[in-house]
Amino acid sequence: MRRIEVFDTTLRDGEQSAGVNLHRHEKLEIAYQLEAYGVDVMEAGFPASSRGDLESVKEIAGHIKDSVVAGLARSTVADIDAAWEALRGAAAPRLHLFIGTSPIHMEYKFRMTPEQVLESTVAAVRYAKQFFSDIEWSAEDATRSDREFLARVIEAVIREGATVINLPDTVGYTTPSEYADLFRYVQMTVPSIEKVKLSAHCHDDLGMAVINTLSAIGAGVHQFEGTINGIGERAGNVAIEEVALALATRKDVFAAETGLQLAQTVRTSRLVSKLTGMPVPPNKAVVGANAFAHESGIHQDGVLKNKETYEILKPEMIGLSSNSLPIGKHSGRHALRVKCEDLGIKLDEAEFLRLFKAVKELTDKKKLVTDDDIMALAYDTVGLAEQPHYELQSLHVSYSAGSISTTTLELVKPDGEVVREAATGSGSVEAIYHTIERVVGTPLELLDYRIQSTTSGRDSLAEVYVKVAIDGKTGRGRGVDNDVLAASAKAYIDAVNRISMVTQRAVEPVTEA
Ligand SMILES: CC(=O)SCCNC(=O)CCNC(=O)[C@H](O)C(C)(C)COP(=O)(O)OP(=O)(O)OC[C@H]1O[C@@H](n2cnc3c(N)ncnc32)[C@H](O)[C@@H]1OP(=O)(O)O
Ligand SMILES: CC(C)C(=O)C(=O)O
Repeated sequence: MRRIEVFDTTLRDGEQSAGVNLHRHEKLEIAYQLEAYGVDVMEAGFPASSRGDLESVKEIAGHIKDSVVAGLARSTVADIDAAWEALRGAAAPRLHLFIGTSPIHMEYKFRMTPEQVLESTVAAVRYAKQFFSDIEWSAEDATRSDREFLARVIEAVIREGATVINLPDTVGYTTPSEYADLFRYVQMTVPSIEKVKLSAHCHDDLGMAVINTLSAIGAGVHQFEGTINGIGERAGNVAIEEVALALATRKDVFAAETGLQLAQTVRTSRLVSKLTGMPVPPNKAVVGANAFAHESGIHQDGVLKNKETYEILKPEMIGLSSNSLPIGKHSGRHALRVKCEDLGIKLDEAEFLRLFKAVKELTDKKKLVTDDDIMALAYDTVGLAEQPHYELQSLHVSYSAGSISTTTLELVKPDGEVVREAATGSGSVEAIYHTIERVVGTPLELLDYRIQSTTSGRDSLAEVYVKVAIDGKTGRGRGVDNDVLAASAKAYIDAVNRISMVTQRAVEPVTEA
């Protein structure tokens, strides 16, 4: 079995998904879970893009011990300096340096000749090598680049000390055979290729990210890059869990395996989904809610007789087995602490006590609190207190069929002032959102609204996900409550808080390009 390294870029390319803005504490939470999942490398961010991202990468670099921590940089001195500032404290830092090598990128984006691109990226690797021993070099848009030129640049950057060569399918354009052929071409024509590891990085614009990645693995790459749940720029990156389970299930075909703790798959997927506000489609491979649901009679009959008639994956393999410790009205702190450990939820003492209070309140309304309820509450109660934010204090909604709805609410503003406001709407949610808009004092546009229950049953918690735009900036928000309207209000406020956070970050650039 060949061991394939997993390079996770959920916190960088994944965060480039439209409308996803993670708080710093959420990024650290995901980083811990990625470490537990066993990723070999995690790309923690793009330090030069903002002071906030630099600080977040620095924080992750300071805490993660078992995975290499990488930071992205353009081929500029300022970007490399920012990456070094962020990563110098990491146990195993990696610089991820990139430059576009396709004719369209060089001519229109950089307005540079191929020779100028070659010179500037060689100079960047040379400069970076003073600080970083581990340098991954990426040829952005490699799959639309001229192969001879690509081979020349690769040889040049290896001579300067690059340790990993990544050939991304940046726009999701390539096909399985073409991508494998590109790696074979590079293996055959670049004299120093034996000195480095090769890496694949696929996007899903044409739905071919998984098959292209597997094809690259078949062609001998040492590492593949992807994100949890396949989130990422445009149609997303390859979903790590899909590639990992394909390798684990079809060892006979691929003869390759990852070092991932596959039993952490579901937990990692749920955490990323909750914190990014990007729901996993029910029919998604491996982690979708329906992935193990057999609906039709003939299938059910087969599964009852022998699961293998219709199941090629075992639920336990990806961590779907149900945990036996029930949490209810009479559970105490010890049981909840053990449950948090089981679920991989890391909280400081104050956060844990807030969660305990929220769980107790829920048990007044619900007999048995499920693992999903606890995860939803945990990620709703942690972290926000760190930075100034809007917070819902009270909510009153008046509704009668055939008439307009009215909302009165109290919001704590980021400066601590408590504001009471009222407004109407054609429905209750609209009335709530009009009221919040009045407090925030700027037009808010609701782009998407989705609601789901954490479990089945009338006493399930409601989880609301929204996408909101303020002044052309979009952000996602999540709200959890056992009342749908309160969850709706919380989700809207969460989106406002996230957009304000990004706006603050954007005015503090780290470097000039
Ligand atoms: C394929 C990928 O996913 S690459 C990663 C993409 N991720 C992101 O862009 C997210 C973070 N980005 C940002 O926050 C901003 O774009 C910043 C802070 C990095 C730069 O912002 P700005 O200085 O305003 O520049 P802007 O984004 O408008 O343009 C990018 C500039 O970088 C240059 N650039 C792009 N890639 C590279 C590279 N690899 N090496 C050197 N320069 C590059 C572009 O040519 C352009 O330069 P120009 O201003 O001289 O024309
Ligand atoms: C920076 C590179 C690796 C990238 O994200 C891409 O080309 O898609």
